[in-house]
Amino acid sequence: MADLRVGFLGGGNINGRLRQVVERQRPYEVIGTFGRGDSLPGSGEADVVVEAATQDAVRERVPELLDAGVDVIVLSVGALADAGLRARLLESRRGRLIACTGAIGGLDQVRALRAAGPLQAVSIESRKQPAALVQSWMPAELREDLEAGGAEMVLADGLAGEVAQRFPSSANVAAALALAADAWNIATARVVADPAAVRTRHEIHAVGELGEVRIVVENAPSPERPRSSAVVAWAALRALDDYARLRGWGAPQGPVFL
Ligand SMILES: NC(=O)C1=CN([C@@H]2O[C@H](COP(=O)(O)OP(=O)(O)OC[C@H]3O[C@@H](n4cnc5c(N)ncnc54)[C@H](OP(=O)(O)O)[C@@H]3O)[C@@H](O)[C@H]2O)C=CC1
Ligand SMILES: O=C([O-])CC(=O)C(=O)O
Repeated sequence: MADLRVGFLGGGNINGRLRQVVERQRPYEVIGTFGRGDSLPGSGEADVVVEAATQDAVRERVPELLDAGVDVIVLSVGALADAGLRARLLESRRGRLIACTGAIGGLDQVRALRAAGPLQAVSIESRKQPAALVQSWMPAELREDLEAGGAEMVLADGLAGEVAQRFPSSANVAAALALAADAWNIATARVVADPAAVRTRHEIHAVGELGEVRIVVENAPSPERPRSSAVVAWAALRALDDYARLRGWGAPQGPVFL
C-alpha cells in the first residue's frame, strides 16, 4: 500500500518541528514544505497538507489546495472568523478542511454540548508573556512596555472571532473555541499580558443545556518562538495520525479520539 503523502504550508517553528518528527518517526511520505510564492501541490502529489503559516496564508492559499482535492489541516484557525471564508472552506467537498485543536483541549466536549443544543455562554482567557503579545498595530509606547515585561494588562476583551483576528499569531485558539461551539455571536476572548506567566495559560468555559466545560491548559512556550506553545507541533502530529488512521493509511498503532 502507498504511503500517506504529506505536505507543509509554512516552514517555521511548528511545521519545522512537525516535519522533523514525521520524517523520523512516521510511515508518511513528506512531499515538501511550501513557503511564500511556492506553487502548491495537487491531489496527484499530496493527500494532505498541514498549514502552520498565517491567517493570510489560509485565506490566500488554502482554497486552491481544497479545490485541487487536497485535504488541509489548519492551525491558523483565526482565519475562519471571516464568515465568508469559513463557509467557502468548510463547505468544500473536494479537499476537506480539518481544524486542528492546536494549543487547547476540551473542544470535543464543547462540541458534544453543542450537539445537544445551542450554548448559553462560551469564553476563553489566554495569558502569555507580554513580549509574546506585541502586535504591529499597537502604539509604540505599548509595544515598548510589553517588550520590557511591564505589569499585568488586559490587551483584548471581546468577541472571540475579532480577538483572533487582532492577535493573528497568538489567539487562534479563540477562533477554534468559537468554531467548536458554533457560537461566533456569543463566544468571547480575553488576552492578558502576564509577566508571571512562565507558561502560556488558556482557560476555557462553555455552558450548555446538559452541562458545563471548564478546562485550564498550561503550555510551555516554544523556546524558539515563545508566542506559540511548544505542544502545538505535537497536536498537529496527533491530528495527522488520527487522520491517517481514519482514512485507512498506514499509521502507528493507537486509538482515535473524535
Ligand atoms: N491553533 C493554535 O492553537 C495555534 C495556531 N498557530 C498558528 O500557526 C502559525 C504558525 O506558527 P509558527 O510556526 O510558530 O510561526 P512561524 O512564524 O515560526 O512560521 C510561520 C511560517 O509560515 C511562513 N509563511 C508565511 N506566510 C506564508 C504563505 N503565504 N505561504 C506559505 N508560507 C508562509 C513563514 O515564512 P516567512 O518567514 O516568509 O514569513 C514562516 O516560515 C501561527 O502564525 C498561527 O497562525 C500557532 C500556535 C497555536
Ligand atoms: O500557542 C498558543 O498557546 C496559542 C496561539 O499562539 C494561538 O492560538 O495562535
